[in-house]
Amino acid sequence: MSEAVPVSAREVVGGDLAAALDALAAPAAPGTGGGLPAVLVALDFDGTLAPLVDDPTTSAMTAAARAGVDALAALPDDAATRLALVSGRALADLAALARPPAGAYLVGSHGAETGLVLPDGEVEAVPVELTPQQQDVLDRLVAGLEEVAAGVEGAWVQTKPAAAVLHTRRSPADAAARAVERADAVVAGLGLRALHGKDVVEVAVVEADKGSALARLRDVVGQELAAAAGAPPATVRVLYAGDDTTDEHALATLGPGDVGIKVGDGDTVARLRVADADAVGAVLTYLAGALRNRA
Ligand SMILES: O=P(O)(O)OC[C@H]1O[C@H](O[C@H]2O[C@H](CO)[C@@H](O)[C@H](O)[C@H]2O)[C@H](O)[C@@H](O)[C@@H]1O
Repeated sequence: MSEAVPVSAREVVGGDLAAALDALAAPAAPGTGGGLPAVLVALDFDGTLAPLVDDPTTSAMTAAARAGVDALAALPDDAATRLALVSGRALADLAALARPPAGAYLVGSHGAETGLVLPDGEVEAVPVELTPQQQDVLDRLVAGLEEVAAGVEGAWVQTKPAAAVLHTRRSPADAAARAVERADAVVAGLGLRALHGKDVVEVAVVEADKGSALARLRDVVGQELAAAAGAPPATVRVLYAGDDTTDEHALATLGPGDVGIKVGDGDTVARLRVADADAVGAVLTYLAGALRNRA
């Protein structure tokens, strides 16, 4: 492995994980005719780069996660690597809290919003636009969830451009369970679909999930690098890391050349697992070292 990989990253990243990261960064196998495969590093934010906290307005990457993200962002162009943050957060919220590096793709609201961080740090965003009917459904959804939250200790409702979220992290367990049941009834009454995340019931009025978002992102990266190289679209290998049930949609799209990492406990389709945001940071730093040496 590269001399550029810091010792701490080597210590956290061992065995199967190191082998998977080395393979992700490796050139195409001899005789396959391909050039250097592109690598898309797509990362969830809350619970993956930023530890979960009671107040979502205070979320921040750990120092190790930030170092890993910055190491990837500093790779030279010929490392053919792109970084993306793929979050359930509203895009503006994600950009403000994650402070993503220039060149990063942003996916907000589980895919309903997309953006790109420009060299000056501004975000070029494709905002979500609701029809009058969708706005009406969203208004009724927010009202319904507010009514549920009003009767439950610690519960509150977060609104986003195309979704509303019932938060129960601060509620006693039995009250939270009743609130989730009542929220599900509100959602069913409106003909919508709930995503059940960590202490959240999240409901969008547009179709969006991280699996479809990641598939689109893979295509966009392939096209972008092909245009830059004046060559046919490159093969794009993906590393995806996430902690929540909503990340399983993205992990489920991965193929044999990709790397899926579950962060923390819980069922997953991912082959690999790390403990927390600091470990994710070590993975990213290790991977950046491997990618720096492929260019
Ligand atoms: O896709 P993500 O980046 O993981 O965003 C998913 C949701 O994250 C936020 O909620 C979660 O983090 C909060 C802060 O740590 C925590 O209080 C909450 O219990 C978690 O579910 C965010 O508030 C949601 O809007 C996102 O959809």
